[in-house]
Amino acid sequence: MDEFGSIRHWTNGRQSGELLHGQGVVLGIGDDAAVVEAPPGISGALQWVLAVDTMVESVHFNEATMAEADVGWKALAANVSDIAAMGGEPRHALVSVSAPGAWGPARIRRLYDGLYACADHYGVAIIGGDTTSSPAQLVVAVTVVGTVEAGKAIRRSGAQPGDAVFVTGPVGMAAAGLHYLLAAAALGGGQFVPPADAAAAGTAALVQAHRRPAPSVRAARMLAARGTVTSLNDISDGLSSEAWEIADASGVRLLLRESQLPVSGSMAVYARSKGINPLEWMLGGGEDYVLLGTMAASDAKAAKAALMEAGLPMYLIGEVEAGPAGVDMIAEDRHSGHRAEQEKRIPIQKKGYNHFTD
Ligand SMILES: Nc1ncnc2c1ncn2[C@@H]1O[C@H](COP(=O)(O)OP(=O)(O)O)[C@@H](O)[C@H]1O
Ligand SMILES: Cc1ncc(C[n+]2csc(CCOP(=O)(O)OP(=O)(O)O)c2C)c(N)n1
Ligand SMILES: [Mg+2]
Ligand SMILES: [Mg+2]
Ligand SMILES: [Mg+2]
Repeated sequence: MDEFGSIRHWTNGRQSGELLHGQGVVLGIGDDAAVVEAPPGISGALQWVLAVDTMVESVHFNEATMAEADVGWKALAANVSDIAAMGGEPRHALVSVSAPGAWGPARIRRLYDGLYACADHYGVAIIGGDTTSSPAQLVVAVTVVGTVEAGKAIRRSGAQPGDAVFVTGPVGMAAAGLHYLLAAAALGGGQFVPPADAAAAGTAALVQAHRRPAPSVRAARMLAARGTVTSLNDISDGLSSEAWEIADASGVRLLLRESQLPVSGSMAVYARSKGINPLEWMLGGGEDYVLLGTMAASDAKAAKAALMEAGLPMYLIGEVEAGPAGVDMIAEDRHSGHRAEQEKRIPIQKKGYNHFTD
């Protein structure tokens, strides 16, 4: 059973709707974050948005790929990204750390340097957590608490035929950064040894994308306020996997245009230098922590202009069509330089990071 099948197997339909309703649950398991009614004393105009994400040494990072502070930054950023993916505002965080002997106080303190840097950047208050020992590897789990205007959380399930498909940043850079860091570590016998050649120049941005993702909170808040966004998902497992999640949840087909996908020049140059098709990382690499969404086509250009005005990127990358649920891509016509007379439509598999494989 794969990761998503396992979650369904453990949880599907195991609590009564009555209990969930009684506890104010608006949206439970199955989206980027849960949504819960705020007690009337807090503010009837808001709902809580709650999510947890975990980072495990050797699975999400190792000594060669991330410094301690990077682990702290990314552990919180991954959570902040899930709140953004609901259109919410991140506010509080609880941090659970399970540390083996190799992670002494000085290293954990540096992890917290990164956590606090990310927390300060996004205006999140770290309000508690938990600490245990661990037999071998570091585990850090962050729970984030945010808010959203009542009834306005943006789910994965609202995409409508005719909507425009967008992303809020380039994809594939984090995967390229990971490839570069692992390759450099292989050269250095486990330690990161920066190659001294010219090709290394363009890789700084890739390494930064892998180590210090910058979730699209401002973009999400601006987009959510327009009231025209119909679905939203953050890209942790890969563009194709997240597009499938929207397609499945909404019962629609997402049509992506290869020529419109935001390619980072340094990512494409690095990929080709390794004989890898950049599209592989763009569709299946993951850890981009930008947003993929759909919105009313009539507002898409104005939304893009408004974000651009605020210095925030937004790329219109395709359209939503009526089902059956799935994802297609119109392949770029590299030879003629302009649109081929017969567009080449390729079905895109749900290929991304999966913690358990079948
Ligand atoms: N062990 C678990 N128990 C209960 N719910 C879970 C568990 N693992 C994941 N979920 C829920 O399943 C959904 C999908 O999780 P995940 O794929 O990790 O989301 P994301 O990629 O947005 O972080 C989310 O709603 C999450 O809260
Ligand atoms: C050492 C190392 N190997 C592999 C990866 C790649 N990787 C690990 S987890 C992951 C996907 C994102 O993490 P996940 O726990 O699935 O986050 P979520 O979907 O819950 O937000 C990827 C691409 C990595 N970051 N570091
Ligand atoms: Mg998510
Ligand atoms: Mg998760
Ligand atoms: Mg995942």
